[in-house]
Amino acid sequence: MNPNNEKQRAALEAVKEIQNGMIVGLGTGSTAYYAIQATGELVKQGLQIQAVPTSEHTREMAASLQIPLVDINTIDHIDLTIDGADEFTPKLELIKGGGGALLREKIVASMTRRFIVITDSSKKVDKLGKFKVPIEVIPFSYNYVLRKLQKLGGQGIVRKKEDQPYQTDQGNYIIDADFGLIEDPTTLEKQINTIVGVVEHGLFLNLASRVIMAQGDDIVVFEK
Ligand SMILES: O=C[C@H](O)[C@H](O)[C@H](O)COP(=O)(O)O
Repeated sequence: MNPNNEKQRAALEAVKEIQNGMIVGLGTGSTAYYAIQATGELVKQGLQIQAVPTSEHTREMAASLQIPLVDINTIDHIDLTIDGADEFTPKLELIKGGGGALLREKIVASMTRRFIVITDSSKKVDKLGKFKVPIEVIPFSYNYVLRKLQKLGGQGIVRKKEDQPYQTDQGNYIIDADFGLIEDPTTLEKQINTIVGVVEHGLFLNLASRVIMAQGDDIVVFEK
């Protein structure tokens, strides 16, 4: 099956969990796109929610669909978030940030009671690491971070867009770091967190409540 069909099927399954009155986190990327679209349809049909976007791109899409938005600084939790991932394991470990939205995504996921990840079947792995770990860094000192990552065994490169460093919604850079297959994501996460100049990274551990993966005509659910 076409991966886009799988993305849409996973998204349609996930939006069934949205209920009236919820504060809903809206993810970013080509899979989250289908969930935002379906949420917009539900709102059109009368569903009452408030939404928190995880990127400027998602904010624009949600606004164009008349999904009511709420300022994240005026709420103390998010009921449900639906977002994609670049990789996931059956233990619900994720790599995110391929689209550069990892910082706001991780903040939203951290405030969320039920974080649902939606994917096509190409995203499932036994161990994380085939997809390079996106790391958001302060532009001032990216070379220092690159050297520190190298000491941890990670070969990093600054992500580029049209020959210039790609800039996140916060104006930061992204380093895509290749650690090979990651045997111990928890230790790696701690090590990356100690590097000064790292704002956030795309290892999402202990955040997802459920992964909904579409595989052909089937829906496969992974839960803790
Ligand atoms: O920064 C982007 C996000 O983490 C996306 O959720 C992730 O990259 C997956 O994107 P897609 O659904 O387009 O594969």
